[in-house]
Amino acid sequence: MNNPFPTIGAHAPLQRDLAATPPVVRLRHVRRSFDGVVALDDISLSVQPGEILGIIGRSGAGKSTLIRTINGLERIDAGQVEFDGQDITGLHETALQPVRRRIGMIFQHFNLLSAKTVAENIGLPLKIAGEARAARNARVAELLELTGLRDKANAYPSQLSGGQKQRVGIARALAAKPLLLLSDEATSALDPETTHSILELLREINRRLGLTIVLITHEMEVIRAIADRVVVLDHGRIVEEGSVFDVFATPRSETTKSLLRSLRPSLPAHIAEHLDVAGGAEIVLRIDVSGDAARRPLLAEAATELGLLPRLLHGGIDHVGDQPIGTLFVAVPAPGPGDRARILRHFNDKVSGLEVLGYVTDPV
Ligand SMILES: Nc1ncnc2c1ncn2[C@@H]1O[C@H](COP(=O)(O)OP(=O)(O)OP(=O)(O)O)[C@@H](O)[C@H]1O
Repeated sequence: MNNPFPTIGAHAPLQRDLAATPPVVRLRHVRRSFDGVVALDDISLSVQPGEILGIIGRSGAGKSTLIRTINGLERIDAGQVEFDGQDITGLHETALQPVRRRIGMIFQHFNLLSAKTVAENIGLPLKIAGEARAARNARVAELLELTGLRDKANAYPSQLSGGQKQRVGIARALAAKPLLLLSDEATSALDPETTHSILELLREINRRLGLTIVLITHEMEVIRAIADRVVVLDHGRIVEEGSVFDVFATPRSETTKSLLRSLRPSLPAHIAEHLDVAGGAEIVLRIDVSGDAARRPLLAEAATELGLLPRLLHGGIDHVGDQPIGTLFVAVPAPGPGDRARILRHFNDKVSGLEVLGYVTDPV
């Protein structure tokens, strides 16, 4: 099989001494309002070379405004925006042009020109920049290869699937060898399988080329699949930020907890309706585990140390990057009055979250 990631020209990050370089993006105390509606409220953040930063929030949280601020498409009311060490706050359009050429962008609805072929769409930024035809064609050929579109060079956008259109969008965004790729809900219009393949492609591009990526999304699944670090926005403010693993394992803000809810298992309804809060033969627990705790034989240890046999009702271990993280619903026999306290003490020492959901008497 052909190597899908041939040498496609040196991207800027690989030529840089990472330790000596400034962040690719630095925002300091950025504010932006629209007719009294605060879209960005004192936002400070940095994007490090080579990382994938995910920005998540509900509709209206300020994500689009934030990403548009990074490439100077959005004017700000206060604060400072730096790109690759250069203060770009308040630069005129003409001064912003060379900055924007170093920032690629992909969009939810792809923004392709329908009257141009795939190859022409991809080569367009180079044509606009005045690149000679031969160099342009060579670059387009590299990008078609990189994005798996070699056999679609002469197709028109209307002849492509959503995933293929987004591949064209990615190839076009990479044409000018940007330092930074911005992704604005790039997978929101795609089905889960296509989303997965596009995220894989972005991850590969990040790994192989060292390309820095900032993406905005409203889906925690996207963050989990691709990001190294996450910033959670709510009403224009950063309510939480950290490594994806830390934020998933120990979310602090209510916004993050609520955004994570859709990814976390919950007790199936037919079991939940059998729960008795007053008491029963078995105590039903929700146990959250992450990192080392998730690598332990937790239930076997409980059986040995407590002398009681826990039953797994539901849940399991998932992974964020290479780190395990999970939620288990277990029923543990609690025959005597002291057992409940003994069981809780045992698990409390080992897990990151523990909740008593109730009791069951008959096996459910
Ligand atoms: N050009 C504009 N004019 C007026 N209000 C705006 C404008 N752009 C954004 N806003 C307001 O700023 C707030 C943040 O909007 P923004 O589009 O940045 O949020 P978002 O998180 O990207 O939302 P969505 O996920 O729905 O796209 C919202 O209250 C929005 O109505």
